[in-house]
Amino acid sequence: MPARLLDGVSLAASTLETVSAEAVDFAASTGRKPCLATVLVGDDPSSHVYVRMKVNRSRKVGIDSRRIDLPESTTTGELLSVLHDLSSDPAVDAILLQHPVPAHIDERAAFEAIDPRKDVDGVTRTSFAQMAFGEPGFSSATPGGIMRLLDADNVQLAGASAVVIGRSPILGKPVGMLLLAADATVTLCHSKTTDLADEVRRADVVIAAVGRPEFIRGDWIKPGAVVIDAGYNEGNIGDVEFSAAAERAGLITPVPGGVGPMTIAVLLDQTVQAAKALADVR
Ligand SMILES: Nc1nc(=O)c2c([nH]1)NC[C@@H]1CN(c3ccc(C(=O)N[C@@H](CCC(=O)O)C(=O)O)cc3)C=[N+]21
Repeated sequence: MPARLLDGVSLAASTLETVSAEAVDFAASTGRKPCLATVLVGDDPSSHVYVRMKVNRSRKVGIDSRRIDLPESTTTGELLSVLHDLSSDPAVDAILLQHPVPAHIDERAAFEAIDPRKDVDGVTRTSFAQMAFGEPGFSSATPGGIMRLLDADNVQLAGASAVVIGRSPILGKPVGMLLLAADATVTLCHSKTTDLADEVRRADVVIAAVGRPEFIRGDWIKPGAVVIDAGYNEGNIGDVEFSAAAERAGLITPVPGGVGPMTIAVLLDQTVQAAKALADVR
């Protein structure tokens, strides 16, 4: 396997050490811990697993969580009301609405009900525009994690051809904006793309964000390319055909142990930053 591995576990661990120290400082100066509210609608088992991981990791680094689980039958209006209440609750610093919500709910309206100052998962229009314009603000968690992984290995993005496969509101679209802000030449591919293999063959940096196990074939990868697998599928299978891709890539993220741990690290880092900004603590 010629490719080197991009290790998300160790980068997440070092990120979380800093986050934990900052959470301790915050508690010392305010008398309370930063607080992340998680909102989950419906009973998708893997969504429950992800939320539990976020809550457990929060506790480990000294962040309180408030977990709100709502039934599948929740209406858009009811969800908006929960999110408005959390947005105005001074005891809550940060809000995560787990994606996807059931199809009958207007997810965009729900994301917009989050106060941008508490949008630590980077899902509001405000955060999206900040990512697009390269302004400071909260990144979407997985895209932010991907950018930190690339940065930690000094991957050159300026002028690189970056191909993103997938255009979801929490992953493909925002990571496209972050890559553009970093001066990559960005191609966003999706279900209507006519020749995906051909797009991927040109890519110096491949971001797989489809949600289909091993959808990206190893022999599409340009020799030496950087391959980021942001797929989370049943049984921890990535979106990339890993062993074949690793034969050709220069750098590749494993699944598990790549993007996933960094997603949570960014979420909790941004939670502490939100708490500090709201409390005006430096
Ligand atoms: N609003 C919103 N924001 C999200 O960030 C979000 C979401 N909705 N919906 C679902 C996806 C999924 N997601 C993961 C986070 C961590 C791992 C993770 O840490 N995975 C471990 C494996 C964990 C295991 O062992 O099962 C790894 O890749 O090493 C995976 C998936 C965040 N998501």
